Amino acid sequence: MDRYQKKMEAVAEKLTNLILEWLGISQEDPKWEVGSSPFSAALQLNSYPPCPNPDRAMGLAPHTDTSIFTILHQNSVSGLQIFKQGAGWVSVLPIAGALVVNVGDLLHILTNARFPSALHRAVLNQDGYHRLSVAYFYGLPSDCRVSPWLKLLNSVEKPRYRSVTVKEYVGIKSNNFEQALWLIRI
Ligand SMILES: O=C(O)CCC(=O)C(=O)O
Ligand SMILES: [Fe+2]
Repeated sequence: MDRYQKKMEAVAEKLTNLILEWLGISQEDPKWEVGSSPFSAALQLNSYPPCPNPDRAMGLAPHTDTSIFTILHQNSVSGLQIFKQGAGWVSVLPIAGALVVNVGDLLHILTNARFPSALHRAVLNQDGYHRLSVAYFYGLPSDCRVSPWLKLLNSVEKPRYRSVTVKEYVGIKSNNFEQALWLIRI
């Protein structure tokens, strides 16, 4: 597991650098908070056995992750769906050797909603296949404070979210599940 975690850590760092580059934020920038504070990561194994009545049960209810982003490794059984405006629930079919990256709420806040967090869920299947997924949540420690990156803001683009600690945000989300981002809007 340690080796797996180390590998995922390297992928997450690379991905973070690509996102920062794309946004025009240099890693040397002193306001670059994700890189300067130690990240915090967690692994979760999800197991969805075949279900006799998949229409009457849900594998994982719709949610967004409270991470910067989540790297998901799924076996060959489908079940993950993301909500796409205008299209509804869309299946993310497994591709051998490919990882899925879901943007989480922290990246949503840090990028002032340029990277909106992905609403997703896992549905069950009746085909007798067992679905497994491993989620690597790349996040920040609970005492870390997040707010939209200053580099992205200017006289036109104002911060959409107030500054919160991860702990505070988790608290808001646990009481107001779907509206946490809306509740910290400025
Ligand atoms: O099993 C999946 O595909 C989704 C897992 C997930 O969304 C999660 O662990 O947060
Ligand atoms: Fe998730």
